[in-house]
Amino acid sequence: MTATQIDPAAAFKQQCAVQAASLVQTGMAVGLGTGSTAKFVVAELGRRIREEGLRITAIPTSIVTEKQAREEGIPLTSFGAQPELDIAIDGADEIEPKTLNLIKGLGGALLWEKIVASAARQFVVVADASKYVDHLGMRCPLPVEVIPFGWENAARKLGNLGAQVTPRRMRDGSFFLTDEKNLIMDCVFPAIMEPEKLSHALYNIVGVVEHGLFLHMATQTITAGPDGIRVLTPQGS
Ligand SMILES: O=C(CO)[C@H](O)[C@H](O)COP(=O)(O)O
Repeated sequence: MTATQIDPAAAFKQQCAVQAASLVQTGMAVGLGTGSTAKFVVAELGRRIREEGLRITAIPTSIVTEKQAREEGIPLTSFGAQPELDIAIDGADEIEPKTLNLIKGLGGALLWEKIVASAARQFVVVADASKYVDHLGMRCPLPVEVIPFGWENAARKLGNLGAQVTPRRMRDGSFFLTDEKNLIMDCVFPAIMEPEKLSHALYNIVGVVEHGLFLHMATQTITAGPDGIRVLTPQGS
């Protein structure tokens, strides 16, 4: 079975990933995203290192991506050595096309992803075109990362904000743990019409470490779909 049969959007993911990876130049410090689209970016950067002599250093957004980067021969660095990144390239679960506000974190890597994106001068988002939404929260839950201690209390307070809250679990029923050994609460909100207000309310809940609203962070989105590749920057930028 080919990759495209397993994931019908795989070809689109690869197209936008290759275009985004072409923005990376020798000497850059690069944030490497997590997920099936970001995986194509990491593979393409590996190819460019091997075949074109590209020289970069990188910080991965998850243990999974770190493993792939090592396999691809991408030299890794740390925030100690490289507090600011030139570019970060990552996927998204939802994209609001006017603002380029995002929901991220269905892969559970949102905390490291947000740290890496916030350290980057350019944050480029790659996705297949199915990720566009009129407003956030339409096609997926909002992941919220909480520390395990007292998670039930944090979950209750998330519910008080209007969310239907489901702790994320593995197939065997155990809790899904992030790379920081935290839990993810998948929060379904009726509609997220005021994302900034919701973001503040989430940060005000004790025990919430981070949430998957990436607001005013993306400097560019590159999407691919049946109509081709589409590059967007935030409206008014
Ligand atoms: O935020 C993420 C992981 O935490 C991913 O970037 C997001 O889930 C998109 O993944 P994919 O490219 O597989 O659709």
